[in-house]
Amino acid sequence: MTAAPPVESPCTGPAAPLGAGAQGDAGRPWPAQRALLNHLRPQRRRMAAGVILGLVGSVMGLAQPLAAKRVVDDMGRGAPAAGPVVVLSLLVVAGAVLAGLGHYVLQHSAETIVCTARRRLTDRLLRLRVPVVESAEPGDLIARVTSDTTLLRQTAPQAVSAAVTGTLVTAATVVMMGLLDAVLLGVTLAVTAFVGVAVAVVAPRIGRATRHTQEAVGCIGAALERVLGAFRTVKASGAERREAEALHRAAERARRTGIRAAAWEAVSATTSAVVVQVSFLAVLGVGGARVASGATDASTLVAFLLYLFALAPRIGQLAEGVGQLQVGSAAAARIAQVEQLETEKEDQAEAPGGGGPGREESVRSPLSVSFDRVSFAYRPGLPRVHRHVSFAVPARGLTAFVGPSGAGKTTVFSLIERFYEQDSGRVLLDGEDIRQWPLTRLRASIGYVEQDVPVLAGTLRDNLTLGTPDPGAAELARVLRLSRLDLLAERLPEGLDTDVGHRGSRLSGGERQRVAIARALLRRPGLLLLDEATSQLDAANEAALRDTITETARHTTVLVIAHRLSTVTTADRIVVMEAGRVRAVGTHAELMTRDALYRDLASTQLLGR
Ligand SMILES: Nc1ncnc2c1ncn2[C@@H]1O[C@H](COP(=O)(O)OP(=O)(O)OP(=O)(O)O)[C@@H](O)[C@H]1O
Repeated sequence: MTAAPPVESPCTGPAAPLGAGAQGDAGRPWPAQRALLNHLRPQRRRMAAGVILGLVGSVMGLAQPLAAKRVVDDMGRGAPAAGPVVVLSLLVVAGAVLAGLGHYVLQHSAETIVCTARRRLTDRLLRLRVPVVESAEPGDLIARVTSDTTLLRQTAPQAVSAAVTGTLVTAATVVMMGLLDAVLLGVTLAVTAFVGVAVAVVAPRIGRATRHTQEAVGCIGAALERVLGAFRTVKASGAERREAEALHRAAERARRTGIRAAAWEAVSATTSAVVVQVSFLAVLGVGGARVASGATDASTLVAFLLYLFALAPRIGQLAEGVGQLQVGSAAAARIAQVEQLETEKEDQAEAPGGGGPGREESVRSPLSVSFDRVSFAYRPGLPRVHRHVSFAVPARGLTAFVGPSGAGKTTVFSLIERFYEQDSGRVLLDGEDIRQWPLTRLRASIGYVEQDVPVLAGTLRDNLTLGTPDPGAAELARVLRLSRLDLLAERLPEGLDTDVGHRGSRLSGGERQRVAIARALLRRPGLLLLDEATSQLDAANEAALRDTITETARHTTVLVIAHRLSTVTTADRIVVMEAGRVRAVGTHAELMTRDALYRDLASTQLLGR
């Protein structure tokens, strides 16, 4: 087992492993910025088109002061100014249209970048290893897919455009100003150098503050998921206020770090505004003196001042663009952390000789199962949950696992499903090590009803056909009958298309269990795993389902975990587990004579047989 070491979670202390895997880039400089570039690269052509359109619009803006100078000169000479006025008007309109078009093209690429990032992230999330997801905060993962990707849209293409356009236009403006009056340019540059210093100091701080804000947003998601995932329990425990306080704390942290980022952005904006004002006054003073002394003429000063006016927003835009790139980089770094979490490796399962025909094709014929000296701990450093567990179950028949709580029964199923990898020993399915089975084929061949019987939001039909998208009406009707859901389906207002609510909250516990059993039966699996699958059923339904399971066991292999021995006394074999070991295997009658723990379990459950 290769578990990621836990890393200090910003929400709950040492829990979430996010960031643990994000070491891939650690040795190389600017990892966050490179993560951002990875998102932008596929859209580089469209972004370049947007930037060029914006640039052409800006160049037209650049030509406007010259056209204005010409208008002033012509009017001063008493010459007709109609031509220059028309040119000036055209420049104004065309410049605005091209700038608008450039903005649209950039937004288009921004939406594509965000959509691609979201699709990649969701694909990645669904392929994560079970232990990775179980040790992460779901709310934080959701925040990374939703809020961090949104930040990419808000910042990336606009910021790149602002930085590129700002740099080029600033450079061109500076050249034009130099051509008009080198002395005045010297004055301007001396003052505006302060903006560069301010940006260098402020930009990394904006990035840091943004990362902390996004972490806090992730914590809000985690806290919300915790409350909404157990809403009734929170209410029944009267814990609303306590939980609200946790949410408020996370919100407050997001507010504080957001304000810190805003403060640094304000420092940057104020510096550039003050610098622009000061440079304007300095140019006005020095320029006025130069006009008075005849070193330059009034129209040159007017044109220079117009360039300075044009330069002012560019300087601000440049500073803002650099700040926004920091924001985008912080978001990209958080997204990259998810992309570096460990996923299930399908290729591992395709080792030579593995799995027989068809990677995804399920096996419907009954499968034998055996454990051969399996040892396992959930994480390095934790006590072992299985210690040399061995048993063999032939194809077909009903096998029950019993034993005290925590004995390791559910872990048997988790290892068969390869949610976890054993540390040593072998798990064999149909005589073959399950590591040789393609993962999709392995899971497609197994029907698994979990202890917590998860029912997903959506309709009853969605839930039933989750693993069998198109079962056919007759098969669906058969399984509904077998799982005693046919009457429920008739009773519901929209039949199978009735919405069952978040986590099946509109169904009873017993109905949820029957949905989970029906879902597993529909797959016609070669191996059926039922973990406490009938614990919430009433006596009539339980007896009926027990008959169904016994009948199913005639043509497939069925393993059940049962707390109530009364439900499994007729099983073909019973495996007794205790503290991670197999104590005994036999029929009910054999175990009653042979195994003291089994006898104890039987007597406490008043079987007395
Ligand atoms: N995801 C996990 N991470 C760490 N420890 C776990 C995890 N799941 C189970 N354990 C621990 O492993 C041990 C065996 O758990 P398992 O669920 O297999 O027991 P069980 O026999 O099925 O118990 P029960 O009858 O109560 O369901 C328990 O001590 C449990 O606390």
